[in-house]
Amino acid sequence: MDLLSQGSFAVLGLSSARESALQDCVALPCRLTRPHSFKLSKRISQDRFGPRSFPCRLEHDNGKESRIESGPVRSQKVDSDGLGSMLTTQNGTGHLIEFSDALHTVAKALEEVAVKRAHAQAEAAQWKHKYEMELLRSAHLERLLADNAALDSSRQGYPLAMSDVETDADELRASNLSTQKPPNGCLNGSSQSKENSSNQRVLGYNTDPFNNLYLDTQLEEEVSDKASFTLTWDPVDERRQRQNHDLVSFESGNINTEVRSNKQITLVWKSPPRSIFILLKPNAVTVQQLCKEMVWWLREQNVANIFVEPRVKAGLLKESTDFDFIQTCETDKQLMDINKRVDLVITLGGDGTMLWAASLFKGPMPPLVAFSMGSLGFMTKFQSSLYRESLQAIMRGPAYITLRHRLHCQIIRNSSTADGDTSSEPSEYLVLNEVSIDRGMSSALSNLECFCDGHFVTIVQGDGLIISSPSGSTAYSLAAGGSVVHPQVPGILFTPICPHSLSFRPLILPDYVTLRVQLPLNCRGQAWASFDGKGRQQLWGGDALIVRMSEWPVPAVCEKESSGDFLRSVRESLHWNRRNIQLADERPFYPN
Ligand SMILES: NC(=O)c1ccc[n+]([C@@H]2O[C@H](COP(=O)([O-])OP(=O)(O)OC[C@H]3O[C@@H](n4cnc5c(N)ncnc54)[C@H](O)[C@@H]3O)[C@@H](O)[C@H]2O)c1
Ligand SMILES: Nc1ncnc2c1ncn2[C@@H]1O[C@H](COP(=O)(O)OP(=O)(O)OP(=O)(O)O)[C@@H](O)[C@H]1O
Repeated sequence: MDLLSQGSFAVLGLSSARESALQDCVALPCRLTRPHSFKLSKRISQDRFGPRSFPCRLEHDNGKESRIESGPVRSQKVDSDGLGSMLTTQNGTGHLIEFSDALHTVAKALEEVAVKRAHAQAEAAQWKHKYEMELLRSAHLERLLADNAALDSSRQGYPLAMSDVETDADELRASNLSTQKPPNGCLNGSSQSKENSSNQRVLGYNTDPFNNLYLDTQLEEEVSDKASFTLTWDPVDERRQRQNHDLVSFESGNINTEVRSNKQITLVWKSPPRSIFILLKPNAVTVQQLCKEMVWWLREQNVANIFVEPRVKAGLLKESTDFDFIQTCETDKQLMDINKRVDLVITLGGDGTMLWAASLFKGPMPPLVAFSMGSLGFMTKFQSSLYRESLQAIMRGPAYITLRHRLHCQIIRNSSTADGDTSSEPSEYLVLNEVSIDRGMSSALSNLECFCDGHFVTIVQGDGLIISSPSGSTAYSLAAGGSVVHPQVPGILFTPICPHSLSFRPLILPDYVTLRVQLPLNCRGQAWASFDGKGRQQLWGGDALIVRMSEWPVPAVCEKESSGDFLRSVRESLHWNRRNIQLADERPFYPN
């Protein structure tokens, strides 16, 4: 019977004209069947069946129903895909037991079917996803091949008219200058490649036909040697093939959610990444070893520019002068401009190294690949032993991206109360995890006045407060009792640290709000602000900290895809809900 494979039913009518008989017959199967498989509802059906007849109906969730049994002494086979059960009624109480047995069997069968179906559905979804990724990849490659073929033919026989060239140069200039506000559903990488090197053609990527010769000098300085890419949101509503990022529409008087915000974001390179910045956890020999290997391998892959930090370059050069092709950022100015020169960032270390990498990019940040060489590795999902395969796939694209939102934090000093010179300390930070305000060495209760978009929220009296991004929800905020939030959920977490109150629950606020935490002028204790666990600064009475969502997220490349990576980390790194599985019920079935 087809309806058995549908998984969920309600037994609606075990009826009798007599109320007492009805109670009996309803009570018995109710006790013996599994409550999560069946819902029993009392519904008195027609009198005509008499006291010993128990017709019942199995009803689909969708409202269709099917009669299993009717009449006083009859049996009927219920069969579905090899799963079956015999329902038999007899005179006396025996029929009730058999009926309950039968229901129990059906319940078990349904449960098995439901489990198998869920597995099959999950597997099918995975295959569909792989297929779609493959389609995307081959479409992209085809497009690139076609572009290259067109380019070849134009080079060979059809010299470009100057007007064509100028138009293209204008478009290029416009596209470079308009990268800060991308169109809905599609973010463009920050610039076009300046050089047209041979390796681009070897890998089959689109090359810039004009060698960017027509960019003006100023633009040339800004653009330098960057690869370009697009970020697209998978359309959720495939029927409409919408690529936009609108959340809500208002059509013919009805407000409806058009496209959900939590979508997979895909990175597609338009030209291959040519400049890679490798960041290493300090004081780790295995990390340095891997860095050396990786540098040579990247060179073999025709990566033109490899950057490391000055201390790493010094270490490599000490070992061999063969490493003199490696570049570094010697000055603060070069470091400030690093985003303009780097296509991809690689971190070798733990979560702290990823936080460190993010802290170096005080504006837009290129895609980041984090190899796990730390102890916890919540955000570092790539296995270092598989770096060749992983990097090859990422540099070829497409790859899924988690846009990890950062918080912009600004300290506003009350000059009249500042106790010490803070002018040399930065007043603005971009944090990937959180900003925390604690009571430092003071043993007095902290006293923090909090406002959200100018509205008073509360006064934190306790050890302090954590204002966290969704990515930071699994770090300090988690330790303080905050909720675990998927990194793509747009929000700001407001988590107190050891509040001296029974009712101070953590909050999650929308991403568009601006928070202000202020120290009262007459506060007793101290307050210290830390930014991703670093850059501690003391705050005095009247000082304020302003926190809002930054427009510069960290685009972290996913190992599989955003939710899969996150849930694996929650389970494997945090051991979330780890508990021995309860043994299955092995007792024989004894009805009362
Ligand atoms: N009580 C606490 O749990 C506590 C106290 C202070 C700082 N921290 C966290 O440490 C972070 C700094 O990290 P670090 O490596 O530079 O310092 P660290 O070396 O002290 O390591 C802190 C630990 O937190 C883990 N971690 C960092 N970010 C994470 C994230 N987003 N999700 C899950 N785990 C994460 C790291 O893997 C590491 O094991 C801070 O941003 C803060 O969130 C936590
Ligand atoms: N390139 C870097 N320069 C300076 N400090 C760094 C750098 N990379 C990492 N750190 C710092 O080194 C510390 C340890 O790094 P990391 O957290 O990556 O290693 P771990 O503690 O072994 O790994 P995990 O975070 O998985 O436990 C962190 O505090 C981090 O801020």
